Amino acid sequence: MGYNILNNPFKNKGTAFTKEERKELGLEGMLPPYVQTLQEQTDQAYAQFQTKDSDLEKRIFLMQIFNENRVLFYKLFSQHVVEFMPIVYDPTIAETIENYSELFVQPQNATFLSIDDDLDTIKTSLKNAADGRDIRLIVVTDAEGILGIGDWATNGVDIAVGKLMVYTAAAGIDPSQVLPVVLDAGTNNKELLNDPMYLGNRHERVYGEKYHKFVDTFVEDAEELFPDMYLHFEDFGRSNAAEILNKYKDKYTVFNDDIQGTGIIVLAGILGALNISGEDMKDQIYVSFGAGTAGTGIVSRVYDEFVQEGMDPEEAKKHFYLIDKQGLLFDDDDTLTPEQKPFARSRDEFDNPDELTSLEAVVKAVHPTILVGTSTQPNTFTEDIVKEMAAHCERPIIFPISNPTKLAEAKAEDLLKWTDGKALIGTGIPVKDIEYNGTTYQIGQANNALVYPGLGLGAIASTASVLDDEMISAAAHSLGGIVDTDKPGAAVLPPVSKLDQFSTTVAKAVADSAVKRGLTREDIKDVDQAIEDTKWEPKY
Ligand SMILES: NC(=O)c1ccc[n+]([C@@H]2O[C@H](COP(=O)([O-])OP(=O)(O)OC[C@H]3O[C@@H](n4cnc5c(N)ncnc54)[C@H](O)[C@@H]3O)[C@@H](O)[C@H]2O)c1
Ligand SMILES: O=C(O)C[C@H](O)C(=O)O
Ligand SMILES: [Mn+2]
Repeated sequence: MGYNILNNPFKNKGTAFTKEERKELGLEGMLPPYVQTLQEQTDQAYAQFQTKDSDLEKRIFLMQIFNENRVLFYKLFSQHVVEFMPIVYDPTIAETIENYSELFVQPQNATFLSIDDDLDTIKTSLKNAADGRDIRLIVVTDAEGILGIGDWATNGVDIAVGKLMVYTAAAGIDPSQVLPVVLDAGTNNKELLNDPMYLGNRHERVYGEKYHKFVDTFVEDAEELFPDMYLHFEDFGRSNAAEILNKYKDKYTVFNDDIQGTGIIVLAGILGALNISGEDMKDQIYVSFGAGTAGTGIVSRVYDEFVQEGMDPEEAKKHFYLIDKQGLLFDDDDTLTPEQKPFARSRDEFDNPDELTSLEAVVKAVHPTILVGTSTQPNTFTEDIVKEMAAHCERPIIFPISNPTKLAEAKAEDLLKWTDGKALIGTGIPVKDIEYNGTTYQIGQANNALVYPGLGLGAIASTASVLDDEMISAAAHSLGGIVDTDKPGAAVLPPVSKLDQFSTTVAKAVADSAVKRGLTREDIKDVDQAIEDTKWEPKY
């Protein structure tokens, strides 16, 4: 019996089990005699953490603690949020995904579903992994588009595990109520298919009817088993992500992080930038470099903001220029995705439409005030392009947000240098403060991790039956007012050090919106109380 408890990360306290507990649980003689407090365990673990040289080693060490003792892991995480975020999450997580099979030690309570198994095994698998726990939150990925690093199939389970870690650290979601799920539908990644150590299915990725049946069965089974659950989709491929979200968004409480989470954080960053510059939304011209899942998700959110502010919908569309591999997207292109189509431009609008095949040409032609990069193409916001943009607007808003670090369209430091400190910047990964010309610039992190935990907390606490556009818009607006915008070098978004605080702010905005419009399963009388009651704290 004692052995089972020491091996259950939801129950294990390790050296913190008291003498009485050791007796009661059959742990006598199984631990060293001294009984540690949680803080002593935390200090000891942090000291060990500090002896690790590389970020990857640090992450592996933290995962060991996570695997053994969730309370200790989250206590440690909560005391070092700013330091741990880039280790536990993006960018270091990319390295562990690429090397998942080589680094594998244990399955971390995830559910591994395979398209090669009978569909009726899905329910059993979910039940097995949940092991009787009351699951309120699932992060599911099919890993076709992990960050910007491509198709990693089973290895992608790490993104589900990692996103859930951030949910708990940032918003206090009870770690025993979460379930990471990976859907292995094969992979088009040759490197994986040829890797003798690869732990996933060794065949090409399956699309079409069989794939959709697989996803649909998972969704329906998960909803049946866990009816109070909030379902977060992560890093699905461009051809499936929006389709799956649209299928379920009016039926269940579902969320696509890359489409909706990224839309919220970038809109919040733009609102923050406009607060600093004192400019109006209606005067902005927006260029999206990379019009895939995230790019079009953001455009749709920012477009809704124009319309909400009173602009005519057709007029609002004219403020957007989408660029993908082929260049500026035109309406005569039959390869456009359904999400790109509404924003495609007409060739008649330009004297030189056939020349608009590069970012540089488009920036020259349309003079954007906002440039967002979701292209996965590193260093594509060049000095020439950025200077050209800055020549036509006072405070260019530039968000190179492709992840991980090696894929970012530009570095914050260069953007400041090229614009003489004028650029209002958001990055995907954390960036240290930058000294430039006597001013300390703080750089906002435009990563959906700053909003999805609060969004989930708000939806779970309020028992929201769906997550709709009004709740999403409320979340984007709730992040304003936290940064002192009068300070020179102020960031466009609040700092990660306040993550727990503004997760609560986001949660309140979302829960209020759901409760006010009667979109909750239960009758919630007091939103603040419901949020407090939902939050879990790491303690024994
Ligand atoms: N910071 C954040 O919170 C956040 C959130 C989501 C996605 N992202 C990042 O955004 C990037 C894209 O993610 P996604 O989910 O949209 O992927 P995606 O594959 O759906 O979209 C990428 C798009 O870029 C296009 N593209 C490729 N090469 C190009 C080029 N040379 N010029 C112009 N466009 C090009 C692709 O055709 C595709 O449409 C990733 O690096 C991801 O990490 C960041
Ligand atoms: O995972 C991240 O860091 C953000 C985002 O969801 C991405 O896909 O890049
Ligand atoms: Mn993602």
